[in-house]
Amino acid sequence: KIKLDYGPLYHGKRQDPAMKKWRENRFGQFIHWGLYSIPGGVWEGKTYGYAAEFLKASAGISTERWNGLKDEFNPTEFNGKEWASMAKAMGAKYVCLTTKHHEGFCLWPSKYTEFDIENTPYQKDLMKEFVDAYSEAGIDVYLYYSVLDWYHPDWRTKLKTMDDVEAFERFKTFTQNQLVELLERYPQVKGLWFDGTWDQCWKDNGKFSYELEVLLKEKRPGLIVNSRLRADDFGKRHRDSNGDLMGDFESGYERRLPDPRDTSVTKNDWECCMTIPENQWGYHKDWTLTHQKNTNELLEMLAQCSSQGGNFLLNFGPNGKGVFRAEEKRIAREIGEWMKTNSAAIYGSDYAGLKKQDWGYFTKNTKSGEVYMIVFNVPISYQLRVELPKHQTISKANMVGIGQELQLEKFDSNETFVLLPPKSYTSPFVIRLELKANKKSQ
Ligand SMILES: C[C@@H]1N[C@@H](c2nc3ccccc3[nH]2)[C@H](O)[C@@H]1O
Repeated sequence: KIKLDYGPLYHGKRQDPAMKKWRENRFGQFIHWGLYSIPGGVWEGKTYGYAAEFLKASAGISTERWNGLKDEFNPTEFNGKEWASMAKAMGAKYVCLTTKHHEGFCLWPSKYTEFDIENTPYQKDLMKEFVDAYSEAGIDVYLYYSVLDWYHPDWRTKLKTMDDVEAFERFKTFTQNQLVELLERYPQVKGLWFDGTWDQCWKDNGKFSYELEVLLKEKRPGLIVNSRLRADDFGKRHRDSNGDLMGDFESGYERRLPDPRDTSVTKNDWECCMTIPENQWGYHKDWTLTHQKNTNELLEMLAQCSSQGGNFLLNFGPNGKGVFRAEEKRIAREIGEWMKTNSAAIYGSDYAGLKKQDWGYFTKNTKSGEVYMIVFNVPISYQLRVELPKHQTISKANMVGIGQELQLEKFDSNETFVLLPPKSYTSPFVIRLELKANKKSQ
């Protein structure tokens, strides 16, 4: 092992109540909302297909012109309670809102910058309304914060000169001040989701990122931070120079999932953040430009994450007025419909320790010990293979919802077929397994 002064604060999975709740949540709503939500990927009549939150770069817009968008930010249709009830109906147990994205615009009234909501036509404390509404709906609130800041004069991608080093020292102080300010302003917040920490400037500041994690966790005991906050002594990110995870959960899965058969990911807590279009985090006016994931596609990702002991954070991008698009409202409703019947297989679930099969995913409820099969691909044979450890056998299999008991065919001491009634299955479904000790194996 390489000796590190600025590696992880601890090893293994946190078992405190705050982290256990994070783990039980399993399904969250990501919300990207900022100045980029106003133009929505269209500038001077031209549509830019790249991610809408990068429009400044993709359309070559001057900093002055872009920053002028703050004078148009007036989300008069924003209603925190409506947003929270849509998330509640979808079945999201936590939410993560962008407080400041790479553009540097702050959704909260910050003492440390003029580039914030206070200097827009919108005069209410939007973030307080947001945090209060979601908290009252019983949804845990997390805040996204981009270290990368295109607006701030002291931001440096890499530190080449002494001027750069001095500027970045000021930038580090600014960053720390803003983060402490967020925790003080919004005491309900459960955690911070860091982004924009891939540049050399941050890799050269592993010590600072370590001390920042310590400081923030002292300010807010139980605080949860993602792996993107940290760099170690040698500039390694997410995992230190010994391969150990830094931060409380691995958050490198951005618009991608691990291989469904990869059991190594179960060693740490982790989360996949996902867009509904191929690559749009902020609101984009034209979703027809790329593939839009449908509800069953998204449910399969949620099921896969749970089956491998990870969380699924699904992104929504409201427009500049604070309104979600019709496709997002429909998908939220459809996911919520499915969760009404099947959420027992998701909430409080974890890796079941069973061999992945082609028909779908196993999950295990950590409290009840019940094992679930979440089926997406019904085989032509209508036989769902289950391979159990020698000492276990299935005593019962029931469809969740309708409750129907399914026939079992045990044709090998550790293999069983769960037999599906031969009919058409047009929606993913869940089977609850009851397992018992296998006497024969004595
Ligand atoms: C969680 C996601 N991370 C941001 C992001 N910035 C990037 C810069 C370069 C390559 C990929 C990126 N993803 C996206 O804008 C979104 O906020």
